Amino acid sequence: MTARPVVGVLALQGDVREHAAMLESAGARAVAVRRPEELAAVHGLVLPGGESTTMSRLLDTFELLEPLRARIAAGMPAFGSCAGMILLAKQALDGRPDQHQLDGLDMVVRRNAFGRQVDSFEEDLDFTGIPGEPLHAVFIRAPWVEKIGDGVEVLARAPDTPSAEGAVDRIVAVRQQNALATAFHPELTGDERVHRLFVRIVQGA
Ligand SMILES: NC(=O)CC[C@H](N)C(=O)O
Repeated sequence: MTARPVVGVLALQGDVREHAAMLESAGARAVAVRRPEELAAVHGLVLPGGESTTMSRLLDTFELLEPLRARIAAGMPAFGSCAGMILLAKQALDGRPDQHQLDGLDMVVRRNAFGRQVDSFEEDLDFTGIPGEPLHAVFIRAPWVEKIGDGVEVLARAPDTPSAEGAVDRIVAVRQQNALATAFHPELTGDERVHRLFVRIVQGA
């Protein structure tokens, strides 16, 4: 693997430019991916935040669904934030019945989960593998992870989220081999540490 890997950003919808800028400052060459040929040329892919149901439909329109599933199944590093996390999951609750799942992470997510309490919020989180200052996390109509399989490592939790059973910690960042996902938007804070972690995953793949 080259020192400066080529990392795509799925550019169908969502906050593509912010991810591309963060990837560039984290040491990758960032390229937009809209076509199967472009997907074939990248070493890893970011699935940005936006609207997962819309992105799911556009994956059909742009004939990217099957090529993307195939590359993820073959171990291509993938990082999904927010809507991208939802797409990467095996299953999404509160999604549309025809919404596609890429099955890159053995987990069940719940769409717009925090939205029942509050649409958007910010929180400082401890993040496994990112030493130093806590990570400032921006949540926008974010999902949380409701269930994970054995192979999935929890990297961060949002503490004290209200629930019927009292305050609970909700899983908001996970990794399974080369697949990374955050319920929040690390591309919006100017802190490159999550993108650096992903670039290291790409370099190691
Ligand atoms: N900021 C986001 O990416 C929000 C995700 C959106 N609520 C969805 O379900 O796709």
